[in-house]
Amino acid sequence: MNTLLKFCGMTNYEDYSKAVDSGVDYIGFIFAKSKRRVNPHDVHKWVKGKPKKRHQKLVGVFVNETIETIVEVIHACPIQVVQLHGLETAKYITELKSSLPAMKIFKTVHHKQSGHRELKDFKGYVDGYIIDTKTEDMWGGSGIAFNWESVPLYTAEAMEQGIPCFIAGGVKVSNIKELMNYEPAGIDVSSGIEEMGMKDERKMKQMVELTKEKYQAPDSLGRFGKFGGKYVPETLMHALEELEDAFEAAIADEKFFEELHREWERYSGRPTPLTEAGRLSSYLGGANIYLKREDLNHTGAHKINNAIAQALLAKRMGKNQIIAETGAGQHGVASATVAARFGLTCKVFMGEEDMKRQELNVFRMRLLGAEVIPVISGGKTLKDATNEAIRHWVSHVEDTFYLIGSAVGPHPYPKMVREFQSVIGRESKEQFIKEVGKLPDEIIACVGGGSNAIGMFYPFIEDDVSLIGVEAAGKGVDTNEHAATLTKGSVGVLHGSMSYLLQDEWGNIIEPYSISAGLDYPGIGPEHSYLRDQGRVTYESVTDAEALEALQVLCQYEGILPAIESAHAVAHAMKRARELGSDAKILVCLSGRGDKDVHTIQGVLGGNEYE
Ligand SMILES: O=C(O)c1ccccc1NCC(=O)[C@H](O)[C@H](O)COP(=O)(O)O
Repeated sequence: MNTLLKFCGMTNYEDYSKAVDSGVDYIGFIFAKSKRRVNPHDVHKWVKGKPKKRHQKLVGVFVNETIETIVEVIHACPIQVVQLHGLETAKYITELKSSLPAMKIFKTVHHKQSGHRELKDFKGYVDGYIIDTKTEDMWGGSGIAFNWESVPLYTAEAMEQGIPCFIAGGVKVSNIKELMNYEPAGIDVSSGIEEMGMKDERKMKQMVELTKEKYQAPDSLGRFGKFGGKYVPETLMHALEELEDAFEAAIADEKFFEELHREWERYSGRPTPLTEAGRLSSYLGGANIYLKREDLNHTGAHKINNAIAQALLAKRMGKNQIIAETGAGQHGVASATVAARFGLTCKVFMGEEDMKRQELNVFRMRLLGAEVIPVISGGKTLKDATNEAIRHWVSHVEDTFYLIGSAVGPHPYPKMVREFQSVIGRESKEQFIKEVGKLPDEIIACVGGGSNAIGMFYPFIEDDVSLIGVEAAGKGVDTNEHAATLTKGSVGVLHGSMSYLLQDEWGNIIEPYSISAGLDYPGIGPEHSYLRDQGRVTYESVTDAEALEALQVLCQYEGILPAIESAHAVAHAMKRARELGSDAKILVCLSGRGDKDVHTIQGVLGGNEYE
């Protein structure tokens, strides 16, 4: 589990700059009486000179200050969190919030016997706690530790309130591991990273290393262990390198993210809600199920998250033509949509078989101005559409951006799609902690290529949460008609990367089958293969029949019609809810809505049962 880390008391540009480079989560400046006190105009200059990293937050520390002074400081420098380190009350915080409504507030509580009870006074008023040592003459920064046996009590109360609690006071490189045995959500250090009054780069780095169990895949070659990589014709190597450079530059650029978030919010409707499936959970009589409602995105599925981001990247790279492959039509619709939104031309490659199954989506893409190109090779499904899209890209690489819709393909696509879809997991984490007060016990998502699943799982990868991907078992994994790549496949290369595949002994691809067009892909994103072999994620499979049953149950108990893809995740969640006790919480990624599938469902179930 990752521990949040805050470095406090930066007094000059060099120290602030070292803190930024260390990758620490929070960087603090003291605006109270102290040897570390700084002037907000200096802080403004330092931050302008060296922008913080995207995930970092700047904290201003105040002690019993007037609200007017805090407001003045906040207007003079870019602080995201106000830390109140004195005797401020809930009433004072309410007044402060009315002057600074968007500001996050951390309240320091100085440790004393039963100090954890004091946290209750601030419930609902603050966004985080610091527990620190108070000495006779110092409010903080004393370098003196309190008795850490009380840490679990503070942590439990803060967890209950759904916010982090940082432990401060006398933390050093030599004792931080001891503190971590008490499992604090966060740690705050000032003296412990100092050497002769200056912050020490080596100590900062050591602290970051000691608190972060870093998951660091892919490597610089785009490999997740032995999986991933770039198995492409020479003609595409340059295009992939150019794409990787553009992607890395974009994700380091706050402006790119500002625009992306604006589009996600104002065009697609993010954040999507977290819905407690109360009636479904009571019906099952076990764990509580929560649904992350990606079905409520514009165009009806998670695919738009990535499509918007890649289209913005295409524009940034000056490429005005996008191509895409599609199976269920969701990614094709998302690509056609963003092409219209950003004034790009769009060609969508789609297997003829899928075009029949998803007739309405084909019409919809054309309505949006895209050209839908039927693919008649192979099984005429997603694999063949992807082959054709790659072929087209090879001969139009100069002005064409290939907008891949899942976490598959050569590097950097799996990493890029993960980055853009991780908004699902990030939002879910925040919403879950806020609503439930803790992380879910299990998270379940369906896996075809694996983009909704990796987007949901990635932000939880270092947390103590079970992650379960659900593949399509079609008519059963012991028949020849399934798409259970991880359950039944073997390692090989497809569409530019190494992963598990459905293939025969000579390496020929076996045509997959699933009732859901979005899951019948013979490969899987390389990161899923890696996570399976590492044992970090468990992969299960669900048949067509089980998925259809779950779809009907969700319709009838929650009034939600899921995509057949997402119904696979719901089916497995229903199984697990019955197995787990009523204390357990399951989060399901409801990746898309089922309107596109009504025709297929009607074909299987007949039309009369529900009259
Ligand atoms: O650090 C200060 O000088 C200070 C002065 C007045 C109020 C708060 C102050 N520091 C607050 C912090 O967040 C420190 O990181 C925290 O007290 C831990 O300090 P240390 O024991 O030196 O690690």
